[in-house]
Amino acid sequence: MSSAAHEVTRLASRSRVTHPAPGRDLDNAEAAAAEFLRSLGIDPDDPATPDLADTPRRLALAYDELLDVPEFDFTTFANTEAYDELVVVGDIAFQSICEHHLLPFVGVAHVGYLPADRIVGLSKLARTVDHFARRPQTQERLTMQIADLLEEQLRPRGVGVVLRAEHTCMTLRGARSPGTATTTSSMRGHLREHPAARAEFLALTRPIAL
Ligand SMILES: Nc1nc2c(ncn2[C@@H]2O[C@H](COP(=O)(O)OP(=O)(O)OP(=O)(O)O)[C@@H](O)[C@H]2O)c(=O)[nH]1
Ligand SMILES: [Zn+2]
Repeated sequence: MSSAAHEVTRLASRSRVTHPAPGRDLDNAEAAAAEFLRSLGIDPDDPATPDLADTPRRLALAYDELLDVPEFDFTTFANTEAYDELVVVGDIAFQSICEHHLLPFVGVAHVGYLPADRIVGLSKLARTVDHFARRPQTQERLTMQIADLLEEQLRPRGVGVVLRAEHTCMTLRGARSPGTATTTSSMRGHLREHPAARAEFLALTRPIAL
C-alpha cells in the first residue's frame, strides 16, 4: 500500500445517519388532540379545569418530542492496534414508543461488536440506539435495526445487541403485569456462529464491579 493510501485509511471517517423529515403539522395535531379528549368525555374548554385548555397543544408537542429522530455522525477510526476482542457498551438507557398503543417502552441496551479494520467512537453506539428508538417501534425491530447499522457501517467480524425493556402498554394497562421485562437479542457473524463468543458477549453485558 502506498503511504498516501495508508494515510487515508488512518483518518476518522464520518458517515451521516439521517432520517427523512416527518412532515408534521402541529396545529392539526393539536386540533385532533382536542377532539380526541372531547371524544373521551374530557372537555379541554371546561372552565372548572382551566389547565386543560393547553393540554391538546402539550400533547401534540410531547409526541413531537418523543418521536423526534436525532440524526448523527457515525464516526469510525482505523483499528491501528489491531484490537481483536469484544467492545461492549452496556446499560445504554433508552426510551421508545410501542407502535401498537403509542405508549412508552423503556429499558437498557447492551451493544457490542468484534472489530475488523475499523473501530467506532463509543458514544455512537448510544446514539445509534436513540436514533432507532425515537419512532413507533417494536422491540424486535429496534434490536435488529441497531445490529444492521453496526454491520453496515463497521463491517465488523461480529455484532451483539441485547435489549431489556418494560412495555407500559402491558404493565399499566391491558394485561397489567407490573414488573415484567422483555428481552430481545440480535447476534451477527462470529457471535451468532460461535457459542463461546456469544456466551462471552452475554457475560460482558452483566454488571461487573469496576
Ligand atoms: N412483539 C411485540 N409485541 C408488542 C410490542 N409492543 C407491544 N406489543 C404487543 O402488541 C399486542 C397488540 O395486541 P392487540 O390484541 O392488537 O391489542 P390489545 O387488544 O390492546 O392487546 P392487549 O395489550 O393484550 O390488551 C399486545 O400483545 C402488546 O403487548 C413489541 O415491541 N413487540
Ligand atoms: Zn403497546
